[in-house]
Amino acid sequence: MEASSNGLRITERSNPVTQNIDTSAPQDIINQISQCEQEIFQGWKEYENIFSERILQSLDQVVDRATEIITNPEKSCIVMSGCGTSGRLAFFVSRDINKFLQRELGQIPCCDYLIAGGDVALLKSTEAQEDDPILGSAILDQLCAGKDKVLYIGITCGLSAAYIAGQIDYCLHHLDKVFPVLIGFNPLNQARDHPIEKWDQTCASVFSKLNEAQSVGKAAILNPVIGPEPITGSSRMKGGTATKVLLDIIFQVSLYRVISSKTEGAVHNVRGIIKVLLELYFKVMQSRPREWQLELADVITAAGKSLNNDGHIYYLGKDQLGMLGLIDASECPPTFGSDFQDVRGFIQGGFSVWGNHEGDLGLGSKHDIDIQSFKKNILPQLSDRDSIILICSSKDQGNDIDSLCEDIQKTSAVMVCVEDERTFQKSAVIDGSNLELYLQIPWTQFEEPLGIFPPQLQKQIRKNLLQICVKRTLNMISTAAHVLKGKVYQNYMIDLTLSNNKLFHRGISIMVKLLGVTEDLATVAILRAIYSTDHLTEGQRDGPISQHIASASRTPKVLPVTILLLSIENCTIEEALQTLAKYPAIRTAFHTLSKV
Ligand SMILES: O=P(O)(O)OC[C@@]1(O)O[C@H](CO)[C@@H](O)[C@@H]1O
Repeated sequence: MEASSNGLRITERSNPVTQNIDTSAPQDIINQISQCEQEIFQGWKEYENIFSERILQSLDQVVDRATEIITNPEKSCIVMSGCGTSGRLAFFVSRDINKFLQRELGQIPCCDYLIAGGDVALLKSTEAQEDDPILGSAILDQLCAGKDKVLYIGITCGLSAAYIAGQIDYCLHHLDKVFPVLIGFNPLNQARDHPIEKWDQTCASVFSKLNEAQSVGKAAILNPVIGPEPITGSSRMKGGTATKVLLDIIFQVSLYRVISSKTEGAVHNVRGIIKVLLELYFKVMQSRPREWQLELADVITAAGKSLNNDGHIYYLGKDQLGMLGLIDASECPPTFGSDFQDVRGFIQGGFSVWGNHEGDLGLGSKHDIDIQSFKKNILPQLSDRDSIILICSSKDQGNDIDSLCEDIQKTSAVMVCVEDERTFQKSAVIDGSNLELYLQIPWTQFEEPLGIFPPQLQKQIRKNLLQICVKRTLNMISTAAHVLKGKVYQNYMIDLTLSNNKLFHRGISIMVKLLGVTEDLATVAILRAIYSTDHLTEGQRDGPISQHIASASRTPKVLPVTILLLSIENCTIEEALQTLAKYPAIRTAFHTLSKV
């Protein structure tokens, strides 16, 4: 099933637009990433895109099911599930919709989330759990107990997570009460077909059965093709944004139907409404005011400097917007091999306002997420090597973050403010050498289509659009800062952590692509780097991938070491490590050595 022109699934391919992102200036990085993002709506090549008839039909169907459950929430639920960023967005959206239901409609919350690895994965990447379909299925079974009706939405951008395949398999055995939906961004014939340890099925085989269920109206597959990611395989970027667009629209239209049925009667043109919203999101994603670009380029320069000088990027925010900072930070260690402390997020109220299943995760001050913890443990040590990004809404005046501004300004850290409207001025931010970034959305341009929605929904749609803008801005900042640190070669992540089956294989294909070696040679070199040895034992060479992953997750710089092993003749592990100590940025090490 896993067929494609160059052997790689679209979500794992390199995007031609960003091929030189590693040598580009901040302004160009912004332009290239923005250009790639347009493919979320424009589509990619001849494949089905987000406006294609089948995708719109599937959206119609999911909206029907969601409306039904929101209208009759007793003994029913909508569960969104995913791994890594996909799971974090499932949590993010379910929390947001539950709040809306309680606040605006006085209804009981009916949305829930699942994330591979449990709540700790909301904060820290724990990708190995993505490989476990049996665990995925068992957890969904627990969640469905006692429910009469469930709308299950499984998200796997690459159609590649075994955890989601296990849950879809569970749904296929319980179609009497569960309506399964799959969200992903590859054509179905590119679903991952690698063997899954201790299971007799693959993602491809399960999703193909789901397709059969879809053909008789018992399931839906939402898989518009959105093209390769700006940083190859980094599905937190376009994949994450497209996931949020689809989930937002499903809920916006369902809520519109629920609210209208109480006031004006049934909504007839559901398809038309879906299209209006898609167009609106497209317009917002296209909007890149010149001022925003220039300011963002300055912020990226500052954030890149911080990372290059062993400083940090800290996101401080409140509520949903603040949570986007946490989500962005969480993906940096696996994507760029960075330390958890390099990019961190904090929110007002910390775990007490998070609303996650497990509450305070008790991970200690090194992983705390409360702004108070930032104040106590980080503020006293801030230096000019750090960048602080405040994520504020214009409504946020008078909060913890506001009062922190003055304190931060007394330090030499760079402070940036990401805001939705230029309605108030923060002199504390503007004074001195501090940078200031306003994320301003030109609302007036988008007001017209919003007029058809009831007021409380208009507010929600605006909030959702702002979230999308903040997400893409933060993704650009952290990605570009790591690019400036030399963590990307062409548009490949060359220091990613090989912490699950998909990423292990991604590591091999990056080596094949970059160095022109065979898959076998690449695999042996990767294993040598993983086990830190020049002579692999039989157990190491032939062990299961889960064993390699467990070791890789504990070993830093596996891919940089592999690159050196493959580029220098007879290079030993010791020599590779010494070279890396001399040239910490692998891009420099690689360039230097390839000239030798
Ligand atoms: O199952 P998906 O959504 O395809 O991929 C999920 C994942 O493996 O990929 C992302 C980064 O590449 C991470 O957020 C996450 O760990």
